[in-house]
Amino acid sequence: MSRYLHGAMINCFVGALSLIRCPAIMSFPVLSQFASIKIAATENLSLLALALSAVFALAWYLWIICFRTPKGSPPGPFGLPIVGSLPFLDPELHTYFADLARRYGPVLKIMLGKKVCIVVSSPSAAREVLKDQDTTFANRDVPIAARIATYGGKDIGWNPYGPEWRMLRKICVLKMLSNATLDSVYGLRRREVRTMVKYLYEQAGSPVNVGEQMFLTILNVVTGMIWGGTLQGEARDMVAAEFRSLVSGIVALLGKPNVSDFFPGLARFDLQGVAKEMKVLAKQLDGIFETVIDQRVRMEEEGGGMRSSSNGKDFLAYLLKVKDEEDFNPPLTMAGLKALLMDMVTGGTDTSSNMVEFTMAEVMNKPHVLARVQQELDSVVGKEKVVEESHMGKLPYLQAVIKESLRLHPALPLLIPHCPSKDATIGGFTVPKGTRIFVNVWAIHHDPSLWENPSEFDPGRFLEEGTNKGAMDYGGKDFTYFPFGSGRRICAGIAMAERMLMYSLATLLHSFDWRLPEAEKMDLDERFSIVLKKRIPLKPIPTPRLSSPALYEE
Ligand code: HEM
Repeated sequence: MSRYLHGAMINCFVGALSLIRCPAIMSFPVLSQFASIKIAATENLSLLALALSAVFALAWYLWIICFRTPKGSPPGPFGLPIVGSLPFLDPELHTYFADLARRYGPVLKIMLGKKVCIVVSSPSAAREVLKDQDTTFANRDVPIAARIATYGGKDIGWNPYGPEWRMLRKICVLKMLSNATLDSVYGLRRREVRTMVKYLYEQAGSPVNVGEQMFLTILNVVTGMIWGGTLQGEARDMVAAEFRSLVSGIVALLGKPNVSDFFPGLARFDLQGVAKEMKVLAKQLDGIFETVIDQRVRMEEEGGGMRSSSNGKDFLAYLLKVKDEEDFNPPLTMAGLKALLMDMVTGGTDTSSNMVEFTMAEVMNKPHVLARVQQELDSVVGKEKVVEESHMGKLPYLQAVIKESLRLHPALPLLIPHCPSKDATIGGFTVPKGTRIFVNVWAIHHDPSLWENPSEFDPGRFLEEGTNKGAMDYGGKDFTYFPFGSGRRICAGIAMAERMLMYSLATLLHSFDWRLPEAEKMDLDERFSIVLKKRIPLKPIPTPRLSSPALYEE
């Protein structure tokens, strides 16, 4: 963004100068003499014009600051007239905002074009937004890209707080993401994780892309829950491959600052082409949903072998059954149905697979942590058996490892932007209706006044007895630690995420030893794009460590 605007301004300026020095004009002797005089005069005039514009802009700017800033507005960087702080934005928004908070305090205001944004970076301010005034701040400020991707903001994540959001969230939580449903589809998770283990066993001795493998595994689990056996064999593999690039593309566009969002008047020009790109991706994804839905409807009509899956196990069958039903108020429309599919597929896959990747990298980087995790797994599971989900309750150290990883690298470091439905206050400062609120959970998780050695990966801190850390969980009650958010808009998929993270990591670390290729150093840097990613994908080498090859065949 900043590069774009800088580039545009510099291009205009350089373009004007180069016109005066055009070689075609300079090649005529008379014209060139005339041009030289003209150049001097024009340059003087240009300088004068430039100086006058600067004085005018400064005066206008000072007038705005002195007379137009609402009383009680939070402090923050002044930025430039019209564009605000857009030219200075660092693409790593979470660390950039954390730096600003050190300068301006835990509630700061930043203007991005015409958009007023407030960044909240302390537990007490986060509590005001997510708990004390939860209902007021439960709306979303929907970027254009998200609106296109979610059938007009019809999904759970971007729907405004109201009856439709409540209905969609209830359907998902009850029918797909509840503990009871998750228990009933353990077989599916097991099958997908064992398939991944088998693949890794075949790759033993060569580098493997852990994030990619985890993405496919989680995607197969999620789509398996949604449309069960609707797609088989080759069709299933093709859809999985297509999905990864689609989801990555969609998430990247969602995280890209878009001029159209900051200057609504320019939206129709789509200057960065974000809307155009998103339309292409959304259309492709919609094509996949259409194919699966058609297939599912045909199966139902033919009364084929899939009937059994309508008994609550196949989410799509349930959704099609309740679509347009009068009992539902508001009714579930086809757009709402597809938007739900979209949420489940994009919301769960990238977040969870990135977290597995970060956790593996942090654990590999601390050999004593890896040794302790494996020791725990060996004593609970043993090297003669494979990990099962029933072991999870007996692995407190692994649980602490995952909590620590979510502290250091919260998957959505600024949550999904919240938005007040009416004028409100945070920390005593005025926050107008419609403001974009960034809750910087990353900054809170890295605050040295809340966490000792905050940059250090130290799972032991979550096991300390007699401290509040030992009791911390993912429920969002403690505003020093809330990687899944808090309040009404807290993540809808915590139970599923927790199961997938624990079971996958336990299996990966129990089944294999892991090392980096010779001469490679571990890189733990992050890259922001609404979802936090590893800057460099982790590609370690697995070495089997269980007692028998048969344990990799299941
Ligand atoms: C490690 C994995 C995950 C993490 C760290 C995570 C974190 C989050 C966070 C921070 C939010 C935003 C909360 C807010 O804005 O206040 C969120 C929202 C959401 N998440 Fe997750 N999530 C994960 C996995 C999942 C999974 C597996 C699913 C479902 C399959 C899911 C579904 C959703 C949905 C639907 C929302 C929107 C909730 C709403 O606006 O009402 N997430 N998640």
